This record gives sequence, structure tokens and C-alpha cells, in this order.
Amino acid sequence: MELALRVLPMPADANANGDIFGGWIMAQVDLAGSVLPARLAKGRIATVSVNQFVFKQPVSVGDLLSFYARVERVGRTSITVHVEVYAERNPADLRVVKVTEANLTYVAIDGDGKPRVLPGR
Ligand SMILES: CCCCCCCCCCCCCCCC(=O)SCCNC(=O)CCNC(=O)[C@H](O)C(C)(C)COP(=O)(O)OP(=O)(O)OC[C@H]1O[C@@H](n2cnc3c(N)ncnc32)[C@H](O)[C@@H]1OP(=O)(O)O
Repeated sequence: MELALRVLPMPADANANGDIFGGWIMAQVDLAGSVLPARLAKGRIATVSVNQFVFKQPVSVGDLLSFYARVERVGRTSITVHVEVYAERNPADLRVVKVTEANLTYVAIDGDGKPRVLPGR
């Protein structure tokens, strides 16, 4: 898997319990997932589906989040990627835990927002 994004959640991204909002994490996964498809599509892409989002562990302010991605499938106009998210925490006694993973599909689109055949397909 390839490192696509690394980010530190901030207090503004936390909910009333002090854990990071799932929706904020989903937005970061969408961005991280788009990196490999954007390279392959060589142009505009749009997210068409997100499957199997599972939150395994809470994320806290101060965790360093790393988003790893790999291409699962390349179709005629679409690319599906698998993204896994790991949190590094507790610097004094470092722990790395997988916090979530998801499959996302992106479609290459033209200037009118219609599906576009991927380069080389
Ligand atoms: C220099 C580079 C560095 C990189 C640096 C990174 C930069 C990175 C920047 C970009 C960052 C953007 C990342 C955020 C992207 C958004 O946030 S986009 C906003 C949210 N998404 C949208 O608004 C999309 C709305 N949907 C649509 O406009 C249309 O549905 C679409 C996406 C154009 C597709 O059109 P459609 O007519 O529904 O599609 P259709 O012809 O039926 O099928 C097209 C393909 O999609 C597949 N598909 C359709 N529905 C589904 C489904 N439910 N599930 C799975 N696949 C499906 C089909 O199987 C088909 O695949 P192929 O067989 O051709 O491979």
C-alpha cells in the first residue's frame, strides 16, 4: 500500500466526547483515496461510491493519522481503491492502531461531468 496522506486532527474536528468526528475522517479518506485515481485518470474525477466504512477504534486529538491506499480495480471509466487508516499515539510508549478502512470508487469525468474513458483503456 502507498502512503497517500498524513494529517493531525485538531480540537475543532472533535465531537462532544473528545473523539474525532467520523464524518471528518470520512472526508480525509475520500481525499486520500483520490490520489492514485487522480494520477491514473490524468484529469477530473468524482467519487461515485464508498463501501464498507468500519470504525474500529476511536481517533483522538493528538493522534497522527496515516492513510494508505492501493488500487483494487481499474475499469473502463472507474477506479476502485482500498484505503486503510492508522493512528500513531502515545509517543512515550508508541502504539500504532488501525482505526478504519474503506473501499471507494472514483469515475474519470470530462468537462461536462460525464464519465470519461481512462487513459490507455
Ligand atoms: C497530479 C496528480 C496528483 C493527485 C493529487 C490528488 C488530487 C485529487 C483531487 C481530486 C479530489 C477529488 C476527491 C473528491 C471527489 C468528490 O468529492 S466528488 C463529489 C461527490 N461525487 C459526486 O458528486 C458524483 C455524482 N455522480 C455523478 O456525477 C455520476 O454518477 C458519475 C460519477 C459521473 C458517473 O456517471 P453515471 O452515469 O452514474 O455512471 P455510469 O456510466 O453508469 O458508470 C460509470 C462508471 O462508474 C461505475 N459505477 C457507477 N455506479 C457505481 C456504484 N454505485 N459503485 C461502484 N461503481 C459504480 C460503473 O461501473 C462505471 O465503471 P466502468 O465500468 O466504466 O469502469
